[in-house]
Amino acid sequence: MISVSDLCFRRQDGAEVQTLFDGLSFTINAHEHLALLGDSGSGKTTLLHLLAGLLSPNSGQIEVNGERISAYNAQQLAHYRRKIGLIFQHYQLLDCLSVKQNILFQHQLNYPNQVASGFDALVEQLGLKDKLNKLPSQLSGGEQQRVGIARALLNQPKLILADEPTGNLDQTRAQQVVEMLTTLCKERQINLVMVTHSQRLTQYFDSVKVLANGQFDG
Ligand SMILES: Nc1ncnc2c1ncn2[C@@H]1O[C@H](COP(=O)(O)OP(=O)(O)OP(=O)(O)O)[C@@H](O)[C@H]1O
Repeated sequence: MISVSDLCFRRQDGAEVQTLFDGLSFTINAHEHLALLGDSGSGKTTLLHLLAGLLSPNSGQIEVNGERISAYNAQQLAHYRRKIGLIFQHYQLLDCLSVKQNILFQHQLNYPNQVASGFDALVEQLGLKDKLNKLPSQLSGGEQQRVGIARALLNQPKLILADEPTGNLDQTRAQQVVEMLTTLCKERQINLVMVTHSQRLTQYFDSVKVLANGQFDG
């Protein structure tokens, strides 16, 4: 469960101060899947980064699964970030590593002495079994994003934050990827927050919020 109350966040760009959120409050229930929409520049990525502990609010509280991350110091935030899954529009795979190495990379960094349980089942479910020795450049966009999903899920997170994961895919591929992502997250009871510009993709989500002027519409 995610609970955000009275969130204020400003960006300082030189002498200019931009207020993105000024008293934003909302909750996302346990296991809920939320699609986050809004015009370009409305602050969707910024909000994901606040939930990921990559940015800190100026004031207000952010609580994720009982952890009040808005009060965390840098070390606590680094530890928190290990427990969430991040999925990006541009995949952010390492080109010099194979698909298998890419999927395992983050897990091995986080937990060097632990075997990554569930690897075989995950690659099977994501249809990546026969791609494991390929390089990312040898895969289609949809396949690369499935590698990104596998990498995020391998850490067994309770929360996945996905920033326009289908922004580079055609409509058919986008629907396939989101269907896979939402199915896997439901099976594993993972909270999912996904930024998208596509109204069509919201059908796969429990709820939809539209960000405008630092607040949710409606
Ligand atoms: N690193 C940064 N430094 C200064 N301003 C930034 C930075 N990142 C984002 N911004 C500004 O913050 C505002 C919100 O940006 P954000 O990326 O959160 O919007 P968004 O809704 O995700 O947009 P898009 O749909 O285009 O990706 C924008 O006005 C943007 O220019």
